[in-house]
Amino acid sequence: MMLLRTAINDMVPRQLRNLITTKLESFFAKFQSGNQVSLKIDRSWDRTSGKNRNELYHAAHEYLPSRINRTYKTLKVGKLEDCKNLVLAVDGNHEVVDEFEGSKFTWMLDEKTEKDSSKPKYTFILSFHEKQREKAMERYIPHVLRTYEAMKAEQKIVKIYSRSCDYWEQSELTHPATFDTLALDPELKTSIIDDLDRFLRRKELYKRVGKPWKRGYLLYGPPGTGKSSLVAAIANYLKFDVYDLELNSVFSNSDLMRAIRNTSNRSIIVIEDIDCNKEVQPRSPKSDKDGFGKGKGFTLSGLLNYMDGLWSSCGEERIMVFTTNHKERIDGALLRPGRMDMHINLSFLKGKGFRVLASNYLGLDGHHPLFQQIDDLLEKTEVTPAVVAEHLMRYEDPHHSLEAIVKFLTQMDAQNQLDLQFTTTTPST
Ligand SMILES: Nc1ncnc2c1ncn2[C@@H]1O[C@H](COP(=O)(O)OP(=O)(O)OP(=O)(O)O)[C@@H](O)[C@H]1O
Repeated sequence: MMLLRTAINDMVPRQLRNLITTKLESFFAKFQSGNQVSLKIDRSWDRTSGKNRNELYHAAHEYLPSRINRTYKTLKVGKLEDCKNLVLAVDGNHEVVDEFEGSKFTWMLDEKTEKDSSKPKYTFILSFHEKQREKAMERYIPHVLRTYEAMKAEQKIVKIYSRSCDYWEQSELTHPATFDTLALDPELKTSIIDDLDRFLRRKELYKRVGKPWKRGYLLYGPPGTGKSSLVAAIANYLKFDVYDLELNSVFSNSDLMRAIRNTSNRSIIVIEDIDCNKEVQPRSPKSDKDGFGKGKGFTLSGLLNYMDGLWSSCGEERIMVFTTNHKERIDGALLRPGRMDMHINLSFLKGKGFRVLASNYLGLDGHHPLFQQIDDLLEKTEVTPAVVAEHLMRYEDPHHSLEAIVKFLTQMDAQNQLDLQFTTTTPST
C-alpha cells in the first residue's frame, strides 16, 4: 500500500489528485446526506418582493471566484462601472468547494425561473457536514463577509464630490498621489499613516467613550508643498471618497446640514483655505433666518461649532481635512483637538523629499553624484516641491535634469545672499 501510494504521488499530478479526491468525496457525500446541512442564501431577504438586499449573497458572489481552482471552467466575466478590475462570477449549477480551517464548504448557485415570472431567481446553497455547523456560522460566514469587504475596498474607484447648487456632483478622483509618491519627511509620512490606521481600528473605542467616529487634520504650509496631494494620497490609501466643501457655497445651518447629511460614511470632507473663508460673505435675505451669524455673515468658528453638533446625528468614519497657507491667522480655539486632532506642517523641500521626487520623475532610486550638492543647496534655500517637480519635468535625461536643478538652486541661493546683504546694509526708517 505504501509503495502504491508513493507511486501514485509521483505519477499523478497534485491538481488531478485533488480533483479526484473532491469528486469522490462529493460522490460519497450523497450517500450520507443525512449528515449534511444546507443553507439557502437568496439574493434578497424578501424573495417575493425582491426587497432587502442580502449582503451574504453578494459577498458569496464576489468571494467564490477567488476560491475556485483552475479546473473550474464556467465563469462569468464582466467590467462594471464602479470597479477597476474585471469582475468574475460563478455560473449556475457548478459546485465550488472551499476549504476553511481544514473543513470543506460546498457552494452551488441555483437558478430557478418560477412559472409566473420571466426572470430567473438565484440562490446560493452552502452545504457542510453537520459537525461543522458552529464553525460555519461563527467563523466561516463572517470570514466570507470580511473578505468581501476587503475585496470591495480594493476594487473601489475613489470619487470626488463638489457642490453644485444644492447637490454633490460626483466625478472620479484621478489624482494619482499616494504616500509612496509624496515628497515628505519619512517620519512624518509614517506618523500620518499610523494615525490613519489607528483611527480605522478604533471604532469600538469611539463608541465606548461616546465620541463620534471622526478625525480632523489641519494641513498647513506654503502653496505648492503638497496639501492637495496629501488629501489625494489619504483618499487613495483609505479608499475613502472626497467631498470638497467650499464654504462660500454654504449660506445657512440648514444648508450645511443638508450638505453634510448627503456625504457618505467612509469619506473625507475637505475645507480648503480656511483662513480665506474666516469671514464668509453676507448671506442672501432668504437664508437670514437660520444663518450662523444672525444677519452679518457667518464666521468659521460659528460654523465649526455648528458642525460639532451635527456629528452626533450624521454618519461615521469621517475624516475632516482643513487646509491653510497661514496657520497663524487661525483662531486658536478652532485648532483644538477633537476638531483638528493632528496638525501637519507641509514645508519646503529638503534632501529626503527630493529623493522621492528624483525617483518619481527620473527613475533614480540609487545614488547620484549630484545628490549631495542638491541636498546642501536645499538646506540653504526655500523651494517648494511643486517648483522642483516642474523643473524635473523639463528634461528627459536624468543627469541633465539634475544639472538644471543645481543651476536653479544655485541662482536662488545667490539671490538670497544678495537680498540679505541689501536688507543688512539698508538703514531702517
Ligand atoms: N510634497 C509633494 N510631493 C510630491 N509632489 C508634490 C508635493 N508638493 C507638491 N507637489 C507637486 O506640485 C503640484 C501642486 O501641489 P499641491 O496642489 O498638492 O500643493 P498645495 O500645497 O495643495 O498647493 P495650494 O496651497 O496652492 O493649493 C502637485 O500636483 C505635485 O505634482
